[in-house]
Amino acid sequence: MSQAILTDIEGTTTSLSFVHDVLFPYARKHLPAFIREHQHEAEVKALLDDLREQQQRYLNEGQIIDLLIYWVEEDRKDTVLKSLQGLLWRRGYESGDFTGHIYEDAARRLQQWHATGLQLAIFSSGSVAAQKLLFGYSDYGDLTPLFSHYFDTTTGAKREAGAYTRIAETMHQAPADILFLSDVIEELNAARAAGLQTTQLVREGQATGEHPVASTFDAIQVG
Ligand SMILES: CSCCC(=O)C(=O)COP(=O)(O)O
Ligand SMILES: [Mg+2]
Repeated sequence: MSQAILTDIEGTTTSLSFVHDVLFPYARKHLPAFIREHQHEAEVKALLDDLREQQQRYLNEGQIIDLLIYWVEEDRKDTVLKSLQGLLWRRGYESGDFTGHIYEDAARRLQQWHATGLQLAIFSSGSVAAQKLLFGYSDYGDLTPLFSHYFDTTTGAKREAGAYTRIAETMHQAPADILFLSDVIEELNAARAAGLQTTQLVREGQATGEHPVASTFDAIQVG
């Protein structure tokens, strides 16, 4: 019997197009000015130092901006990029440039599950800060009180079983008591390898047949 639901964001609670047509273009547009203005502030400086260390070479301001924009365009799930995006998007949400897209069925079912006592958590490549912004400024208002935990790639890669084992430990749940929802088969395979239950959301894609399938949150069997 599931005690907890762990959900992906992009392609699961939220449309691919919101991420690719709203968030990523916003990041691309505002990244250069953001880096120029904030590169010497502690939080941003620490991230840029991590980036230089990761690249094993000194990168000047222009090289950093070019590299990050290239990564935005190729949707690189890099922890430094994702952390910077989280900082960047704050301004967009706070100024009302956009709200976080959540499918109506996802918002409604998450609220129902929470009301019945299921523990809810997020696992996304987007940084924890970005996750809290998306649900905090969502189309359905502030949904952050629904979630007990938020996990990003600092916990581990979404396609590796170890991340799901660590998440279950942190949530104080047996892996078998957690239902993981995602649109990406490699993520579902990794979660299943760690012992979690799985359901694939197929809102805009093709089901593979390897996991239970749901086209909306209304079709998810919590058992
Ligand atoms: C929650 S931040 C916006 C989405 C994002 O940047 C991203 O990489 C989404 O990845 P996911 O693991 O949720 O598919
Ligand atoms: Mg996804």
